[in-house]
Amino acid sequence: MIELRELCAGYGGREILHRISLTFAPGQVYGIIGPNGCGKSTLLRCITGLHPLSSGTVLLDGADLRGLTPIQTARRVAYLPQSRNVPAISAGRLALHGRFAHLSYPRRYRREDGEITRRALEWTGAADFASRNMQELSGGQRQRVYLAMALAQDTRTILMDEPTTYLDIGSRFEVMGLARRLAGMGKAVVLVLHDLELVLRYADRVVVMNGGRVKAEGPPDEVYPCLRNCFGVEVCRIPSPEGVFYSFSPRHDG
Ligand SMILES: Nc1ncnc2c1ncn2[C@@H]1O[C@H](COP(=O)(O)OP(=O)(O)OP(=O)(O)O)[C@@H](O)[C@H]1O
Repeated sequence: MIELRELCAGYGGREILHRISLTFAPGQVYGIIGPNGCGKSTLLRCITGLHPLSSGTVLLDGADLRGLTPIQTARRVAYLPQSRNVPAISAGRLALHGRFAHLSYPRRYRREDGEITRRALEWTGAADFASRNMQELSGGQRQRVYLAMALAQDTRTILMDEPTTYLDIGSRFEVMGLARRLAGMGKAVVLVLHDLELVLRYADRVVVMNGGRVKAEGPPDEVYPCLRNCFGVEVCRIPSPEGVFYSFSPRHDG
């Protein structure tokens, strides 16, 4: 569970995030959307303690982020950043790194860390290529390994910054399906995404940001009207027997 209260942050004295108050509750998938540069990645970095707040509060499972060490933070929240260097190690070894926050001195991996990681790799469908080098894997395969690493970290909240970028449509659906299953396990899953159709289809709740502020927060059905102004596009809601779909087109008055 994550609670943000009046969070403000910026760069070099320029405020980028303005009084953000949000809750990310267990068992839910949250999609954070908003135009380029509106502050989505900065927000995730603030939540994980990688970027300082200028004011406000972040509570991770009830504990104030300011009083937590990086290891204590990593036991509460897993974070998959937007750009990742692909290390020249095996997929299994990378996923094992998710256990790092749970090691006590002298920080050697124990049998149970291997076991937890193995289960995480199986769960994300990455076990078959666990022995292969990360640099040899496709984007979709790598994403499964990163998800396994996040799962092995065994946190109540998982934050992912654009996890579907560069993935083909089938792999996108698979990653979103995995996010839904993580929520089904009782985790809070927070995704920053540019693919609005995917967000509206898979997220339980959508956070719409613009200019460093939260413009709307709620179920897709409630927030979709505000996307017109936020992104300058027409939004069409299409009910069907398979569920509700949304399609986007250029503004009629544009
Ligand atoms: N290291 C930095 N130093 C100064 N300004 C920065 C830095 N990183 C980001 N910014 C600025 O902060 C604002 C928010 O950036 P951020 O990356 O959080 O936005 P975003 O919504 O994630 O964007 P995108 O959708 O393009 O990934 C932008 O104006 C950006 O130029």
